[in-house]
Amino acid sequence: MLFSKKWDPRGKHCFITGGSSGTGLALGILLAQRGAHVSIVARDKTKLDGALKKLKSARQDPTQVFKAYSFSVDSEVGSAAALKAAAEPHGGRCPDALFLCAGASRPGFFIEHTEQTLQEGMQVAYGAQAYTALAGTKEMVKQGVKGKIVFVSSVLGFFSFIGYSAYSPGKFALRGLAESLRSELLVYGIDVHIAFPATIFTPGLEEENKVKPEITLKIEETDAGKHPEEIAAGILKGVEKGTFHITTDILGHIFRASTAGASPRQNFLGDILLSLIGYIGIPIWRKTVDSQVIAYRAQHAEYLRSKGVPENLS
Ligand SMILES: NC(=O)C1=CN([C@@H]2O[C@H](COP(=O)(O)OP(=O)(O)OC[C@H]3O[C@@H](n4cnc5c(N)ncnc54)[C@H](OP(=O)(O)O)[C@@H]3O)[C@@H](O)[C@H]2O)C=CC1
Ligand SMILES: CCCCCCCCCCCCCCCC(=O)[C@@H](N)CO
Repeated sequence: MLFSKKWDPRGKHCFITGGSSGTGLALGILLAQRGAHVSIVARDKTKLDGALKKLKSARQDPTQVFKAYSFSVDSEVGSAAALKAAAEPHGGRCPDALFLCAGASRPGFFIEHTEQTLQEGMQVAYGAQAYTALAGTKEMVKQGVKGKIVFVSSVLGFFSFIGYSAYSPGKFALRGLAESLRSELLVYGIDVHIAFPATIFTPGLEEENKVKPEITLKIEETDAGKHPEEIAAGILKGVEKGTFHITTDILGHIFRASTAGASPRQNFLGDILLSLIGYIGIPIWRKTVDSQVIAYRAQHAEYLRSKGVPENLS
């Protein structure tokens, strides 16, 4: 490990779902600056066009290929079609690295969810990355490409709290998938990584904040947040070094070390220190949050009355 060579994106084909906005776009620009060929995938064509211009202005070398594709990746069929389209300008060869950034969060209270909105939450948090990993792995194995698969979970894939019942389960599920694949894809020499960022200032965050319960926003106040460029740099650094659980801020580092389970650790002594901080700090934090939630009961009762809930629950 000590002398192993770092992964270098130069000349590699990087395929980024959710590459038209936020973290995915920042990763695309960074990879373009690092000399990679970049294919971005998302649904909205206008946003894709704008993003493609940004990739092109980050060009380092005239041979770099930048492309944008409109597909929904929340099915295996959609993901396979996106991968096939992206492979075409590269002689049909599947991408070397899949950065799975597609995802979204619609926070809200559990009793206001329906079976359908819970399924949609799973689909966008888990399905939109799992099915691309599935289609991508099949293609890599078929073609004998020893590629990389990078999932983007969230610190909410390590822990959760009020408001995230439709989102956290999918982000936890990604952790389970990544852990299973890290082991299984060793058979093919395919590397698996998963990132757990905390708050990122992106268009997606602005959207979710429009429907985020006040109490959820209040609990999140302790997290200062980061810009997508910083998160993208953290993710790429982790991928270059071969890190499995990539965390990009102190909150992530603490929860990573505290919940490592069977996943590979990074820095033996550093992780012991981080676990110790978590062992003491996390229960204190949780008690504070529990008190906040209990203190919020009266306001919540008022909120429910104003909405005609629980009488009018669908
Ligand atoms: N922002 C935050 O605070 C945090 C975000 N995350 C995670 O990071 C990832 C990126 O989020 P963020 O940086 O905020 O980016 P944005 O929310 O700004 O962008 C999301 C991107 O995903 C695309 N996308 C969503 N659904 C699909 C789909 N079904 N098929 C194809 N593309 C899709 C969107 O394009 P379009 O809608 O046009 O398809 C867009 O390009 C997400 O997985 C998110 O859950 C994790 C922690 C914190
Ligand atoms: C010693 C232990 C201290 C613990 C402090 C905990 C602070 C809580 C901050 C909550 C951050 C939530 C980020 C959500 C990111 C996300 O995924 C959403 N934006 C959805 O996209």
